[in-house]
Formats: sequence, C-alpha cells, structure tokens
Amino acid sequence: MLMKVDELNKYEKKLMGLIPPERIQKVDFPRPPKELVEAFKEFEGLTPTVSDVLDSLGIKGAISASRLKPVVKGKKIVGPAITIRYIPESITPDYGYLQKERAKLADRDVYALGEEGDVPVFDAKSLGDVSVQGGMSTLVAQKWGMAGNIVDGGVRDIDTIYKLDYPVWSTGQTPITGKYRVEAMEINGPITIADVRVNPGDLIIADDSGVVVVPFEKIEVVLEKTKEAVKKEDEVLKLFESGASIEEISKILPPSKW
Ligand SMILES: O=C([O-])CC(=O)C(=O)O
Ligand SMILES: [Mg+2]
Repeated sequence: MLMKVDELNKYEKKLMGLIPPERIQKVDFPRPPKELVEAFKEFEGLTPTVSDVLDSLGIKGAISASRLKPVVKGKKIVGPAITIRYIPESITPDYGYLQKERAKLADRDVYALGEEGDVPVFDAKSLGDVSVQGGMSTLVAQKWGMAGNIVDGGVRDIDTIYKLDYPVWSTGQTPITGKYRVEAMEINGPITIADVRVNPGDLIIADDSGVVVVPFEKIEVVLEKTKEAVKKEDEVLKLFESGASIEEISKILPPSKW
C-alpha cells in the first residue's frame, strides 16, 4: 500500500527515513478521547480490574508482568497504541558491520508519527532478546511525549532508562543490539505481543501487575464496567473494615466473586 506523500509531509521534520514509506500502514487513525484515557488513570489496582472486565466481556487482552516486565517499577500508563513489527535480518551482524550496511531499527520513526500520550508497542518476539530500544531511543520517545513503551523483545541501556525514569515493559534486557539483526517490516499495522493482538488506536494500560490491551471499539464499555467493579470493591472494603457481617457484605459482592 503506497502512502500518500502529503500525509507524511506533516511529519517530515521528525521522520528519520528509517523505514521505507510504503511500510507505514497508517498515519492517521482514530484514538480514544482524552477524557476516557484520563478516567482510567484514576483507578487503583488498574490492570487486574480491567483484566477481570475483559474476562467478563470475552476479550483476550491481559498479559502478565512476568512476561512483559516493567523495567522501572511503580509506573502506571494509559494511552493509545502505535505499533512497529520487526523480523530477523538474513545477514549476520559481522557482515552488516563490515559492509557498512544500514541498520534497520525504526523506533524513532514510530515516535515521529505518534501524538503526545501515545504508547509505542513493539512486536520483536521472533528475535529473542536482542535490543530494539536502547537509551537513545528512550530519550527520543520521552522528548516527543510518548507515555511509555511496551516491547515484546529486548531492550538495553537499562541504566539510561532508569535515569530518564521512562516507563518501559519488555520481555528481555540485554546488551546485544538489534542493529544488523532486525529489520522493521511495518509501522502502525496490526501486531501481536505475548499472543495478544494490538491494533493502532487500541488502549494500552500497564502497571506493575502487567499489561492490558483494550480493543478500540470496546474502550467505553470497559471504562463503565471498570467504574462499577471499582465501586463495588471499595464498598466491600469499607464494609469489611467497619466490621459489617458477611451477610451484609455478600449483598454487594458475594465472597465467591472476590
Ligand atoms: O541498538 C539498540 O538497541 C538501540 C540503542 O542502543 C539505543 O537506542 O540507544
Ligand atoms: Mg544505545
């Protein structure tokens, strides 16, 4: 699919030409309204509650923090996904270095197409633990207002990520670069991370319990149901603390459903 040149012109000051334009699947796509995004941020116990809501709606969207580990603990992010998909290079890194081939990481071009508050999501699982995002990449993501990165693949320069205090979840940490090992195949197409599908514009929610993907068209109903679930749990907690009987508590939420 050939991208319209004028659509990309808007981004020419930021785009670094890291990926051929025809591999950019989407430039503009619907994002959830800011009020919805902000409303999710208010809740405590965010990903577990949203995961329960997704279960109740028959949606597969939750990923454990043991698969996608937070690099910096204590972070909570909510924002629309922008995506990048990598596959392995067929040359060896030695050949790449010696022949002065160009590296095909395209992380900064995803950020260039992002809006403030977006969550770049990387599908680099076929590469194992080689890095597709290091310290330089993290600095650019932060400077351009990304909310945090989700990487099914490796990241490196962990000390820099700590110093920048930028939220990152990844399946691996490594010193080994993805340069000459990976090639960016697509920006803003559908991808999978830890067996969960992500489309650009889907809502990504992440905290210390893990990562949850809410499909774009379900964001509103998931928010409503999350509000209800949080309210019920708060009521139960208050009643329990005030010494209410199990019978009273059961009227709000039966113990079998805690
Ligand atoms: O090669 C990489 O993984 C990228 C890298 O180090 C950086 O962005 O600083
Ligand atoms: Mg680096």
